[in-house]
Amino acid sequence: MDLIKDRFKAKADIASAEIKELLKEYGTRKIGEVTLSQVYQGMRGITGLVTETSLLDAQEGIRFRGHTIPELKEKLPTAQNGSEPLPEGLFYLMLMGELPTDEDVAHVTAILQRRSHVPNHVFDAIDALPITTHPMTMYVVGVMALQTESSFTKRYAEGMNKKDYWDAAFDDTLILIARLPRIAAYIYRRKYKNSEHIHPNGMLDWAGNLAHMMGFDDHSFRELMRLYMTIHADHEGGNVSAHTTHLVGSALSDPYLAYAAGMNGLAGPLHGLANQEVIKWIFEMQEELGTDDPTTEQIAAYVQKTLTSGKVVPGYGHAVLRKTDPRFTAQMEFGKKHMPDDKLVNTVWKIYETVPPILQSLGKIKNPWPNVDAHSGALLVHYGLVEYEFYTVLFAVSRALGVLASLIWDRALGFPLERPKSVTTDSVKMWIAGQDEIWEA
Ligand SMILES: CC(=O)SCCNC(=O)CCNC(=O)[C@H](O)C(C)(C)COP(=O)(O)OP(=O)(O)OC[C@H]1O[C@@H](n2cnc3c(N)ncnc32)[C@H](O)[C@@H]1OP(=O)(O)O
Ligand SMILES: O=C([O-])CC(=O)C(=O)O
Repeated sequence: MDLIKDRFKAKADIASAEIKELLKEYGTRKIGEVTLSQVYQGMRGITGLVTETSLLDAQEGIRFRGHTIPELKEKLPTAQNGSEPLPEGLFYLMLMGELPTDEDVAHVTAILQRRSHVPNHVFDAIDALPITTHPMTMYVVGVMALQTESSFTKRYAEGMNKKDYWDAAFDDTLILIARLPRIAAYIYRRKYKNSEHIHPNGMLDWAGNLAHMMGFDDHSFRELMRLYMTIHADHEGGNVSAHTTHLVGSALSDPYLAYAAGMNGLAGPLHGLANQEVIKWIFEMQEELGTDDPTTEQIAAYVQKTLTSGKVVPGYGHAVLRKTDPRFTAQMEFGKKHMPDDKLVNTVWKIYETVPPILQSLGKIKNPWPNVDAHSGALLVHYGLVEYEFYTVLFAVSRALGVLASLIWDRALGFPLERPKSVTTDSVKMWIAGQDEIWEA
């Protein structure tokens, strides 16, 4: 671990000095204007955060340290007999800013293996919840129970120097990421498999082990988990889960507290929970139509019905993206390779043909194209993972890689408490009337 930590520290020192210079020279340069509408409409289009791990292009989709998803599929190391990228490699890339070698990835896998033991009180906390509890609630409770292990919190209480915040955040992050697959798999087996738990396999990679502990030892399911954990990991800094983790971390809440907060945001249906909503919506459509192979005409009618009842079409639209999500495309490619004749997967593709023109015709939706959540559930169902309430937990395990790599950078770069200004509508009225001093307070 010291090897990767030392390398990180050297990079962070350089980045820190660069930012200081940058701000000295250009700190007063304006980067945009904010309209009143933006303030009322979820701050869309306002640049207000620095997140080093990835950057979203509205047309091209996500780039992790400059690399697109198709590039990652070519450049990141894979498992020995596999072809999908290993998420440990993406974590290394996001953290260090450079592509890992096979050796670097093996090193990260070994670090995570060594730290993967979950203390019993975490399982006890999960077991104390009724079995009907949503898996995301169980997951966040598990993460919160694990917070007892935070070295950031312990060291802060002992008077840790500011200069060491990054070091404690680094230690917490590696332990947390190492243990999340076990917590997720425990929840899955508790809720859906009669608490028949499966021990980790010390020979497997991080995502392969998650698949194994959940009870899926099929080679191509492990490959799916590697791809899934890679593509869901990060989506720059403004999305609800990343922003929340960053915000809560800015109060020097430790990585456990900050990540748990972020995952409560991921559990919302307009964000990560959309993956469960998509498959639920398709199952309900199949039931109503009495077929598991609906025509595009039948799908179009069902979409209209969804819109007429004042609901969103889950898996479609995006706050920033304006084209088909490359994470959707990566999953479509996986489907074409591994299950081209699967009826549900084919239905997802038919929905892709049908929905965008309908949403476009409404005239108000800025992006009629599918996002990542439109596809993921159908691939999981193919392998027998039909319990869709669990899907967002998988998303959460993956998202830890991005939001926690970012949190280490936040502490290494000494980012301050986040605290934007808010206003009341009365104060807006006063500002319109020309009495705007109140905003300069
Ligand atoms: C991992 C992720 O988080 S990806 C996103 C996952 N979420 C979903 O798939 C849920 C469905 N999609 C949506 O609700 C939205 O597209 C969001 C939340 C993702 C983005 O929201 P916004 O940035 O506000 O989108 P946009 O500016 O295009 O919205 C304009 C209008 O179109 C509506 N709209 C947007 N997407 C959809 C949709 N899929 N179905 C129906 N209506 C939609 C909005 O609700 C809004 O309606 P309103 O003016 O009556 O309030
Ligand atoms: O970027 C967003 O707002 C939502 C999203 O797709 C993600 O977080 O993966």
